[in-house]
Amino acid sequence: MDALFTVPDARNEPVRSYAPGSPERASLQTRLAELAGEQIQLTSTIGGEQRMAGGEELPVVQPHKHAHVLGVTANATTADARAAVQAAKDAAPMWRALPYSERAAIFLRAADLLAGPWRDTLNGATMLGQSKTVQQAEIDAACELIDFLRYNVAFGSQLLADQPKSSDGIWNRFDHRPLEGFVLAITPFNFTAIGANLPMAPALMGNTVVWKPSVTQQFAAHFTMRLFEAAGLPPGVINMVTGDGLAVSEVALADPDFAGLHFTGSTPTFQKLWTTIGNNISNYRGYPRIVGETGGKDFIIAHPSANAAAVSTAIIRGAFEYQGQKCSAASRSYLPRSIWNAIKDDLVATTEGLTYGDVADFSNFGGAVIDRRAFDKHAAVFDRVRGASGVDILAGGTVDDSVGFFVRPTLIESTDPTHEIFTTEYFGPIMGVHVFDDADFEKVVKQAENASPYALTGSIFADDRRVVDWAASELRFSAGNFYINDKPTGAVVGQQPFGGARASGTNDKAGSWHNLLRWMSPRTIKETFVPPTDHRYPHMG
Ligand SMILES: NC(=O)c1ccc[n+]([C@@H]2O[C@H](COP(=O)([O-])OP(=O)(O)OC[C@H]3O[C@@H](n4cnc5c(N)ncnc54)[C@H](O)[C@@H]3O)[C@@H](O)[C@H]2O)c1
Ligand SMILES: N[C@@H](CCC=O)C(=O)O
Repeated sequence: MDALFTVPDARNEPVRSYAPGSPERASLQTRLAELAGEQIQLTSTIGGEQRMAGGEELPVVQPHKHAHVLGVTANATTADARAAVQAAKDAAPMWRALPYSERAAIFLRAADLLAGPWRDTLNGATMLGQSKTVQQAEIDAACELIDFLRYNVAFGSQLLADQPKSSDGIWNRFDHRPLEGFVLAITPFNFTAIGANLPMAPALMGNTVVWKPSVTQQFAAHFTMRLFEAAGLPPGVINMVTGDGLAVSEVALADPDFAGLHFTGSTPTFQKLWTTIGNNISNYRGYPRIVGETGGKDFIIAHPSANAAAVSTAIIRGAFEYQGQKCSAASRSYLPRSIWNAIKDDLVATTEGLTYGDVADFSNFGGAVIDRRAFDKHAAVFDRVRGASGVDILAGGTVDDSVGFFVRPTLIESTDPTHEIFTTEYFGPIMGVHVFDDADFEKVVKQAENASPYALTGSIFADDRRVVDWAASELRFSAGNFYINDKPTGAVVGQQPFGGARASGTNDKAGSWHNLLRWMSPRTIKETFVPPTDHRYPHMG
């Protein structure tokens, strides 16, 4: 076909309520029972072929019911990793030759399949495998992923339309090439949408990919791969390898054709991978693109002019939804004494009343933390801070792993704003609270500005407009996503492009054109219609 196609306008997928008696609730409950009722093999997919990786077998369990094994996966060996890299290289000429409109059609089709017949499967797998409530699964595995698919297609199309100027007698063009080589996508446990977006964004722009999901997200990742196949993704374009990733990074980052890393996860892992890439730099054909979105220590700061009830609700939702396991989750709050006096009793009581349990019971507010490692880390935090001077556990502070990896939503107050509860990312339902005299607002904002190494998300609550203006300016580099009178979580694709700087990442804004740009390597073409035939210039006489 020969035409300049326009792609459909992107729109955000409406969030379904799953209210009692709704048809979507009944349908999801049926699928949840089916998914929980079978144990499946969580294979790698290399060159379109599903096969168990050759390394150690790993059970994938329900975090809120850890005796329940959903499936078994395995660590990829170096042989598996080499096969995945080779499959990506083999598929590259076919994939990059396919017009953008054809590649886009596959991902638009995936969006519509997910909005329709695949919705229950991805939502259900995310609930069971990652311990998300129905609300948290719906905004992630259905809506955010559908939005990534549709908005990336629209943004990619805008980028391709960008062409240079041409003066008389010549025609200048951009050939928006993919990178020369393959992209390695390494994804975290906490968002099914991020798991899918990281391989999909480079693939849309014509790259082929090796994708290494997190073991604890492998259940939903397995179905994501099936969704891409159902939408018509050719074999070898995205090659999913399972397990801890050690062999994958060892092989892929040493390969001369390694062209880019698309990573989301913790800061230490990203820094380790970046160091390996640096050490290998002279072995590569080109300079690999490195995109990484990493940790956070996200803040809520209130001014005495703030609406106290709004601050309290933002703390509950921002810190305790999905058990605090969003990179954007609020984990430190700075509250003037006047606001604190107004909200303290209710905030503590509400926190104590939040129900964490089996996510298949739709009445629960939350589930469990992701695994034993996270559970032990949180238990150790409580052991460390309990009884420390100037530190008070106001709510929660307890754990229970008898059935699932449960950590109670916790409020910890400290008089010392340099205490580890204000600087360290725990990635769980723990909120540090620092209460200050109303008159010290500016001093506290200046301290909070760089109290932690991260700069991902943060909120200011104030009704005084001069304060909003001052704080937004003072905190300009403390958060890549900054909120005024709202919680710092829940960024929506196309509306609040997401990412942070400092130790929080390269700030390439997932789901926006900024990110897609990193997976392109434009070639400039100049064509002269009537080339000169005499080398002499007029000044030569
Ligand atoms: N900024 C963002 O947009 C964003 C979004 C989601 C999560 N996060 C961050 O992610 C972290 C939580 O996710 P996590 O616990 O899955 O992170 P993690 O760093 O433990 O793991 C991330 C991925 O890296 C893999 N990995 C680890 N070491 C590896 C190695 N040597 N070689 C290859 N792969 C390796 C893991 O298996 C996993 O797939 C938090 O720090 C959170 O803030 C950030
Ligand atoms: N869209 C998400 C980003 C999550 C990162 O883990 C949010 O803003 O809550």
